[in-house]
Amino acid sequence: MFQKDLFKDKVVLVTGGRSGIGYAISQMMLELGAKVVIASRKEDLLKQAAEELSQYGECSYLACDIRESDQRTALMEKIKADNGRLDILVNNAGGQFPAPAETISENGWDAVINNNLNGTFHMSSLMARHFFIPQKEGCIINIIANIYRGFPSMVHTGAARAGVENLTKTLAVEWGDYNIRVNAIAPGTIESSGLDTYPKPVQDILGEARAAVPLKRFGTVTEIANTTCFLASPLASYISGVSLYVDGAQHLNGGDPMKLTRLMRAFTKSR
Ligand SMILES: CCCCCCCCC/C=C/C(=O)SCCNC(=O)CCNC(=O)[C@H](O)C(C)(C)COP(=O)(O)OP(=O)(O)OC[C@H]1O[C@@H](n2cnc3c(N)ncnc32)[C@H](O)[C@@H]1OP(=O)(O)O
Ligand SMILES: NC(=O)C1=CN([C@@H]2O[C@H](COP(=O)(O)OP(=O)(O)OC[C@H]3O[C@@H](n4cnc5c(N)ncnc54)[C@H](OP(=O)(O)O)[C@@H]3O)[C@@H](O)[C@H]2O)C=CC1
Repeated sequence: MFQKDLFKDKVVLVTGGRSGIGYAISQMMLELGAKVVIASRKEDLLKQAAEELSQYGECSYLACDIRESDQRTALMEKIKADNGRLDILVNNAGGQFPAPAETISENGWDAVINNNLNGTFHMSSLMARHFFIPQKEGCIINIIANIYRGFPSMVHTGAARAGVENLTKTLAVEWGDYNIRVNAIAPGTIESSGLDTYPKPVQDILGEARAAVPLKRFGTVTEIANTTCFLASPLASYISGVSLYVDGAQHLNGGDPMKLTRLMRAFTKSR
């Protein structure tokens, strides 16, 4: 769909690039000529993904928990040593667990906020200071979620992603001085490896949830990769500070938002 050498010679970091949405983004960027670095916690799976992705282009990896300062720094240093620059950062790593708000422990809250909000900000700040600001050019894309009507059954991630949506706007304004564009993508429910990590109550309502999306289906990882490549490309050269919902209009009408919370309450009691 895109011009074949759209990202020729561009260096791209995709956090969480070993699976699901991040893998699809990495593959598409590689196919369009980019050099891609993927990073996530599970080194074996990361290495395997980098080896597979290498069939599409130059892909390297480093194990990194985005919540850990020393690991983020090691990743920045590797990119500097290997490539001397970074052009595009895709903050895709993230995750959470469904739980009614009243059951979430302090540690559970902190783990999700650290992952999705703090990890995203610190990674962006580090890469901006070392690459984008001195280069006077850069592009950041934050993968968030559909938080339009809150996020019943996942209050922690709703709050974290709302934080990222807002920091996307602030950084787009502040870092406009350095010619850095900052945007977010809010995927609806996407058929990906991520969905397999959810417990039975989620699996039980997936059919109903799919039918409730105005476009009557969930999204695909390719659709999120397409949007990422569009926003990272010169086609979007005047777009900054936006959150683009890629969700088949699910944020406007996606069925009963409390259904999962009620099922999770019953599920938690029954265990
Ligand atoms: C419309 C309908 C469509 C259905 C809905 C579909 C939703 C679609 C939208 C989103 C889809 C996706 O994001 S798909 C991507 C999903 N993929 C993932 O989420 C995978 C990554 N997730 C994670 O790594 C974890 O969830 C995360 C918590 C962030 C990682 O944290 P850690 O490894 O640090 O976690 P731990 O050390 O194990 O635990 C830290 C604390 O969190 C608590 N905790 C961890 N998991 C818990 C759990 N399942 N239930 C309760 N509490 C939990 C622990 O008990 C600890 O608290 P104490 O016990 O008090 O110490
Ligand atoms: N699928 C969906 O419906 C939706 C997904 N999203 C978001 O999109 C992103 C990708 O999700 P998806 O591909 O579906 O799910 P996956 O679970 O397949 O992807 C999550 C990725 O993030 C990595 N990761 C998680 N925590 C960390 C961390 N602390 N440090 C580094 N890497 C981390 C994981 O690798 P590892 O385990 O090796 O660390 C994994 O590669 C996530 O942020 C997700 O929340 C948003 C809305 C909907």
